[in-house]
Amino acid sequence: MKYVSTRGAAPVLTFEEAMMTGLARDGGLYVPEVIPQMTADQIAALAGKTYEEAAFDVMRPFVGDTFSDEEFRRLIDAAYAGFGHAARAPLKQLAPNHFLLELFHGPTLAFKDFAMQLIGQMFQAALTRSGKRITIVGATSGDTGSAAIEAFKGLDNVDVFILFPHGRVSEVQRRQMTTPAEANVHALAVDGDFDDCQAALKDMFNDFDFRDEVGLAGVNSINWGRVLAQVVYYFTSAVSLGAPHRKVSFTVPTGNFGDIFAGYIAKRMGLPIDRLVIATNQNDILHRTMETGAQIKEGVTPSISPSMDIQVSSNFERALFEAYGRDGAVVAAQMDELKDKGAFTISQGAIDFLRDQFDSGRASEDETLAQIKAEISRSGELLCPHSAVGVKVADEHQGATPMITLATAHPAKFPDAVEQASGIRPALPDRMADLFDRPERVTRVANDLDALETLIRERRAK
Ligand SMILES: Cc1ncc(COP(=O)(O)O)c(C=O)c1O
Ligand SMILES: N[C@@H](CCOP(=O)(O)O)C(=O)O
Repeated sequence: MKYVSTRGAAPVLTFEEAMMTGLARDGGLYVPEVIPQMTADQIAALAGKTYEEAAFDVMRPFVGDTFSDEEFRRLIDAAYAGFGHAARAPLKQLAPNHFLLELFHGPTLAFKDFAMQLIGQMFQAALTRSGKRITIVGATSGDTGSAAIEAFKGLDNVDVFILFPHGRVSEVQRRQMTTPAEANVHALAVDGDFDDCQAALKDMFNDFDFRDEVGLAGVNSINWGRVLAQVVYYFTSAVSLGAPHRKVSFTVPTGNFGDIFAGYIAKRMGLPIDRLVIATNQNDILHRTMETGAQIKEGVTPSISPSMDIQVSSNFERALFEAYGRDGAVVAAQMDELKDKGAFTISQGAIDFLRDQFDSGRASEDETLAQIKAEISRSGELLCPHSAVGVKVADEHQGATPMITLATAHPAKFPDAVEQASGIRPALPDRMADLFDRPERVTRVANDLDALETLIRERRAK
């Protein structure tokens, strides 16, 4: 299995190389050269398997010879052993034909744990073999950061630097990132928004001297391994509702487009998905793009679903690559336009392709609050604001096909918004009960590439 860049001008890599490389050297994102297929019989055979067994079957064709079957099974088992639910990703029913896929039973209470726990295992295996030391830099709007810290804290061949937008994550999210005591964890509060953090990260990857000097590695969804691990729960949830004999649809609260792109991959692999619905909050650039065919960047407005406060949606590039028939030069030109002018127009053929694959909708702040409240009466479920955005948009797209909405975070990560909406203040699990008593360790930094690179050079262990 080989991986190619969405901008068409970087070396073709193996799974292990793509995973350890992060951003391609031409600025693009790695994708599989060929998307493996699963037959209807192979999909049907997932029924009754554990999450771990299904994960092995779905992901195995993507990893090539990076891991033996035995090693890959062991890494998957270790990744999900710490989850707080036997099913890992349980389904609940909200309404007769509408289901909620709970993705928040991992150690940091958000869907990021599904991929990050596995990446942590895969990185450790690869680093043990190579004897290398790396510097992971991650950009977060709140959830990727704590998931990465949880997966890599305390490892002696890794430093983890997390850039988060100062004052724009929930207090629980911030404390999850600033309270770990391990010396290899560095939380950096950047004076800017998430887009600034992600742009700085990509600039670091494009600064080859810095990249090579510190052994830069990425665990954002820039990394193909992140997207791959998220493909699995589309299969397990669809099969539990009758796939491949019955089609299902998914609605996905979306920001950086990684999670819904995983759904697109599942569909391309052969899973009978009817509709994939993009759900955005008031930072609705993706919904506007789907409606108008032009992607026009505006400022980010802070919302009660802060993890989706994103305007430059990294993985949309992977979707564009598909929409343009895998023409890397066209994708590179459009991404340059976005960077230089803050906007680009998608060709008619490409937007037709995207509209064929994806529907979209948005939820305002008031609609999100109202959905949290209404859901308690309808099904008794307490939703986090991101999941509420998803459920609201899903209800608007409900057809005859069963709809699965991804519940991407635990409500206790956003207690203020949930309490404002419902009057209920969700409690953190017991193992995190002292989160507000733990001392914080964080460095405030300017949104300045030189300053960030200098700090990382100085702080990382040599
Ligand atoms: C809770 C939550 N929901 C939804 C999203 C959006 O996911 P994606 O960026 O993969 O579109 C994020 C951030 O990624 C998140 O943390
Ligand atoms: N919402 C994310 C933003 C980063 O997304 P990623 O999937 O590319 O890591 C977050 O919570 O940090």
